[in-house]
Order: sequence, then C-alpha cells, then structure tokens
Amino acid sequence: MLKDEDFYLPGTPYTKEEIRAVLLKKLNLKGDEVVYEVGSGSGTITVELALSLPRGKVYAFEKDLQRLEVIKENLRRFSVRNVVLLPQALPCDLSAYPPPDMVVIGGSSNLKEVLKQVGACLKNGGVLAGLAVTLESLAIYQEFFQNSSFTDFDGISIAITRFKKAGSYHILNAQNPVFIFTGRKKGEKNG
Ligand SMILES: C[S@@+](CC[C@H](N)C(=O)[O-])C[C@H]1O[C@@H](n2cnc3c(N)ncnc32)[C@H](O)[C@@H]1O
Repeated sequence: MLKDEDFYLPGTPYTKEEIRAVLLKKLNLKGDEVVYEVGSGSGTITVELALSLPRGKVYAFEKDLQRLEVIKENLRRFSVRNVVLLPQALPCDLSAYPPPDMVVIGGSSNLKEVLKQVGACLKNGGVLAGLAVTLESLAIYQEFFQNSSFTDFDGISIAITRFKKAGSYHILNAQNPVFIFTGRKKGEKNG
C-alpha cells in the first residue's frame, strides 16, 4: 500500500490511503484482470490497481483534461506501464477495449448512465465497485444494485479521523465519510 505523500497531488482530488487500502482488499484482485476505472482523478487508485495487476491492465478514464498530467506524473513515479489512460467521459464508445473483469468508479457525473453502461459491458461474475460521498450517489447506487442483474451487494462507510499536531498537542482532524459499494454481476464467468 502506498502513502499519500508519495504521490504528486497539486490540490487535485484524490482518495485517501486508508480508503484505497479497504477498496483494494474488497476487490481481492488475482493479478491478471482487466479493470476499468471511471474517474482516475489524480491517479492514486489507478497506480494501486496497476501495481496489483502484474499480468493485467487498467483502462483509466478521466474527463478532466487538466488532471491527465497529474495522473501521468504519478504513473511515472511508480514506473507503472500497464495503464491505458483515456481522456474520455463515460458513457462513451467502449468497443475498442476488452470487456472488464472489474469496474471501479472513483467518482462520476452522470452516474446513472455510467452504471448502465459499465454494468452492461462487465463480464459475468465480474465485480463493480463504486465510491460515493454524496447523498445523491448513495441513492443511485442503492437503486442500481437493487434493481439490476447484480448480486452479493455490499455497502460500507469509512470515516477516517487523523491526529494532527496543534502546538505541543495532537488534536483530531475528521475526514469526510466515504461509502464503498460492491456487487457481482450475475451469471457464469465466461472467460
Ligand atoms: C474524486 S475524483 C477521483 C480521485 C481518484 N480516485 C484519485 O484517488 O486520484 C473523481 C474524478 O472523476 C472524474 N469524472 C467524473 N465523472 C466522470 C465520467 N463520467 N467519466 C470520466 N471521468 C469522470 C472527475 O473529473 C474527477 O477527476
């Protein structure tokens, strides 16, 4: 697991290291999967995924073109070579890419449409994981996993509180809670 301070983070949004650790644990990667990441942001999850996939590949989608240089710098820092960085907003044409074994949504506008698209292209038996911080996304994930062709729904909330130095004392500094939802697409694994 990598530390936040090891990344290049010039004020761009990123997922904190404790949240990344729990997400990675939940994904339980074998190491040869194709993973789509929607909303690469600063690339912290992208790098952690790529390093967990010695025989696999990450297709990282990021719609904000200004963030691409930050992601590239983080891929360079960790000598990551198995990421295809795509300056695109989902939904988009995905026909050029192999269907994913897993999808991680790190944050998404147009979440309903994105879930519909990645839910359809995910392989049977594949895992979809989504991170959420807003009430609206919670409702969308809840509805999606209840009404779709997914099973093994799981949802957790993580609230990290760190000690921060304040003069000669250490006081608590609470981070916003983050929700992680996961579900598995029904059906037999098909390659
Ligand atoms: C909270 S940030 C993700 C941070 C990232 N997990 C990290 O640790 O570096 C969410 C990102 O998703 C991107 N995004 C939102 N909707 C998207 C979409 N539909 N397609 C591609 N990227 C999207 C935003 O531009 C933003 O950079």
